[in-house]
Amino acid sequence: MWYGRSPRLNITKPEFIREIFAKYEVFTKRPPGKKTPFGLVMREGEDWAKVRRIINPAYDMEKLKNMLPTMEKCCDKMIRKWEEMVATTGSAKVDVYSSLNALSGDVIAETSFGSSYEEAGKDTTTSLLTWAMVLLSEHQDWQSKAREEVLSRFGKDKTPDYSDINSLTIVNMIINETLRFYPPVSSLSRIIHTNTKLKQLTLLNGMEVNMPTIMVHRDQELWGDDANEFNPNRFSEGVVNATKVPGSFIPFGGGPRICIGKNFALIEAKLALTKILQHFSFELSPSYVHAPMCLAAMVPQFGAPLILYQV
Ligand code: HEM
Repeated sequence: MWYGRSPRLNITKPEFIREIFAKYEVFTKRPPGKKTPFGLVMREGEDWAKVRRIINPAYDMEKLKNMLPTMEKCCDKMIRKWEEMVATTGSAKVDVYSSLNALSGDVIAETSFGSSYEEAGKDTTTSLLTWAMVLLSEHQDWQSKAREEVLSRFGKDKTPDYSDINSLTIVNMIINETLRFYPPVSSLSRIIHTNTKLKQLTLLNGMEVNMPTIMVHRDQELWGDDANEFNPNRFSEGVVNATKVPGSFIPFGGGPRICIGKNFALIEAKLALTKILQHFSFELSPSYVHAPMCLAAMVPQFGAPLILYQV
């Protein structure tokens, strides 16, 4: 047994990461600290399995479909607020990070996912939507392509339904590339409680295994020479064909402890982005400072001031 601070090993090879995810009983999460909200995220063993079984049905597709109208209502509230700000002069400077944070909070509260263990869902979805808007501000060509897709399918006023949302291709590619480029959960950590083997490595009781998602997502050996560029095209043939090695795209983790809110988050993100593109074009404000910072999720330290224009 190690004493003091756990020795930490960084693992970035997808084949190792897949094994760690699969052996979730050997590679467990850290035991909850005093201030950790007591929820599914930090539970372990039988206790985790029991709670996950209980809450799994709440996240099935049929239930998510029923939540769509509530998500739409919350998005409309944000869009109306932005429209009021833009109304007088046709444009306005808005810190979209705080607006999107309020939106994600509303959605979780209104869809009754608001218990303490789902707090993680708020910060991560906010992070995804904020970086998507920042990246589309920096890559106006992709912003135009996404808006063309949305307007050609739904015009300016139709609210997309569940199958509409799933049929979007450009928007979907942009969401995936945003999750690759700025993974909201930028690294994952596990503790081992018994000497164990990980392929050819021998790991000792008490060691911490760290999986820096962001490094895996930017690895040129896995993603090609343009790994450090924003290029949604890499997802044009789906996630499986976007990389050379399976398991290189892990924004939601993997194995039995994969994010339970994945589909919930993706629906919310695609719906919100669609509505935003229907109503506004946007660019970075000169006051935007690029400073990604890891709190509960990766967020822009000084917010995301963008200039919004009416479409
Ligand atoms: C873009 C949005 C999101 C991202 C990137 C994300 C990412 C993740 C990741 C990486 C994990 C696994 C952590 C680990 O293995 O250590 C996780 C777990 C989890 N997520 Fe998410 N998440 C998102 C949205 C949500 C939402 C919307 C909810 C709830 C409504 C949610 C609830 C949870 C819960 C409860 C767990 C723990 C699951 C378990 O341990 O069995 N997440 N999430």
